[in-house]
Amino acid sequence: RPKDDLKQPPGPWAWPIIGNLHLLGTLPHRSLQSLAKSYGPVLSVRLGQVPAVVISSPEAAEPFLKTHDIVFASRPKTQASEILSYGSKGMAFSEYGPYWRNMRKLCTLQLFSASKVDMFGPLRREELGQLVKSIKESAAAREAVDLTEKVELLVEDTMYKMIFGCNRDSRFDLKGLIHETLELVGAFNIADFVSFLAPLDIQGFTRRLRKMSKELDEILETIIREHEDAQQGGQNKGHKDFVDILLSCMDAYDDPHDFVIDRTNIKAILLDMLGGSLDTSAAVVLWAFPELLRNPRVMKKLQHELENQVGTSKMVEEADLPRLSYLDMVIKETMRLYPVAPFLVPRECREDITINGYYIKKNTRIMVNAWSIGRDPKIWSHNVESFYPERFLDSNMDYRGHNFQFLPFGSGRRGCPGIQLGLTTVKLILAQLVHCFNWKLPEGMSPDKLDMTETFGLSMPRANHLLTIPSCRLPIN
Ligand code: HEM
Repeated sequence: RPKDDLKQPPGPWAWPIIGNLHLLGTLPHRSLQSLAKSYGPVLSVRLGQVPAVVISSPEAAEPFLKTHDIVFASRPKTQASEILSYGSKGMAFSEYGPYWRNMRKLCTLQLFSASKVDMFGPLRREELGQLVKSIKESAAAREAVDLTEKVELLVEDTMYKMIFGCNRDSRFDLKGLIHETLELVGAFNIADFVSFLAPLDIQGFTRRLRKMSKELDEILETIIREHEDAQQGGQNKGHKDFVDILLSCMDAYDDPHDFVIDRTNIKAILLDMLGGSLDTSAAVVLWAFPELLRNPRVMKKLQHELENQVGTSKMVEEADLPRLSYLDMVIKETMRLYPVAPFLVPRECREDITINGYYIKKNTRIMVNAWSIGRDPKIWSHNVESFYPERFLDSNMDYRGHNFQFLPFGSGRRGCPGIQLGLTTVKLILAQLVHCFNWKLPEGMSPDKLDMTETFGLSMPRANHLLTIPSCRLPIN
């Protein structure tokens, strides 16, 4: 049969140039959830000239993420990844092939191994200690804390030290730049979908991407140069940060017939690390927190677990985390309702394939609507909108995407390699804040009126800052 006669997944009628782009709105995960209700869990849409399939159920996701994972293990080339990642020279946005495989192997071994995550434990502890100290001062003064600001800065400081080996540099606003980067990488950029409109830069994205890329490149160049100077000067910092590790890989992987890593690769990988670690971990804590304020029962139960398992005479440590099973359920429930990446990171189909009777063309973009799967009453029962961590009690659902109803870190070959680092960071921060302090909302604000709106990008942070008043719980210094 000619390919055009083969059955495509159902979807709305598409306009000639824009296709269905106009249907996405400002919160595409919600718009595409509504469309999937009419057309089904394997939905065809046309984004300008680019065919896309949106997956909205666990049964529909399994063949894409497991059975045929290798066919969908590529990423689409986009203007953002080309401009920001020096022509897709990092890992997160590069196409599937030997280059990505080598890069992923290198990063998994050198940056994400359990021993590397453990190596930076004392650093996380120190940074969190500083935060607790500053919140204690606010508690003594009975003043409200901007928790969004505090948690974002804490994550930035910790990751900054781990990646660059030094204190956050007041010369640069890296957090602001990464925030904007994720917004643009996640945005639907007309230039990616209607190629002849690209030169017009209607949304102004190309201009913003070039400006950001230049600023980020200058920062990374400065930091790498400072590391090279320190190495040449024979300075010994005690332990290696990510830049040192990657610079040493430059010599180790210098085989022209095999896999070479150069300065541009290092910069692109560092950007992946910053993009992967800053907004993601902070967003989970900042979605969990207001849910705890809105659900005092859950807050109390979590504090109770911490009292029982950790006691009141010491702070929570990373070694305590495996025993904190209710904390684990609270984090899972947060990630179900507020997946950090509502569409994961987009995939691209590498060859023509037929799945469950539907023909999917090579280069089709695949978007898994993890947000919609997390809010489907058929999967999670009628109380799907309630924050109810106990739903994970006695379930075998893990974080690695083996169960396709819960995909916080994606799944398969392209699943998140930073999962252990991300989870340790998120659990430690939330546990510490809840263990050390009681929290209430400022005068006149009631928990059920808390603003829970989201913004859309590659990650999905809260739209507004969270202000809360702490009071000390523990009799420790
Ligand atoms: C709570 C924290 C985090 C969450 C929720 C998260 C979530 C995700 C998701 C959903 C994906 C896409 C997976 C897919 O396509 O199947 C991803 C990919 C990725 N993440 Fe994370 N992530 C987190 C933390 C981190 C950290 C700390 C790093 C690095 C320091 C990181 C680095 C990456 C990279 C490099 C990729 C791309 C992998 C590839 O394309 O091969 N992530 N992450």
